[in-house]
Amino acid sequence: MPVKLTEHEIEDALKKLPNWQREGDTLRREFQFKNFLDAFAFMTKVAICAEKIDHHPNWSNSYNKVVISLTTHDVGGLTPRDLALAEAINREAP
Ligand SMILES: C[C@H](O)[C@H](O)[C@H]1CNC2=NC(N)=NC(=O)C2=N1
Repeated sequence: MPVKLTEHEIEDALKKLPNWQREGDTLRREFQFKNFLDAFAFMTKVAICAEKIDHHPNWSNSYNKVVISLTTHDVGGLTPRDLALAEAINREAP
């Protein structure tokens, strides 16, 4: 079971994830694409990453927009797994 990050660890990690915003026990980032197909292609890549690291996003999609929220359900807070997924998502981002 992953261990929750401390406040200090979260603040430190966010310095390396400037596109992500802290919202309580979540990290949030919005993405905008040219059209729905590009948005969905990105979601497919993120889904494959999520399966590989066995950590999954909460997300919504509306046409060309994708909003991703990360948290660790098993412990009710942010853990290193959320940071790993945020980094993996950034690598897939346009
Ligand atoms: C059994 C399985 O590994 C766990 O339930 C994983 C799967 N993916 C997960 N994803 C997220 N975001 N939080 C979790 O706690 C979580 N748990």
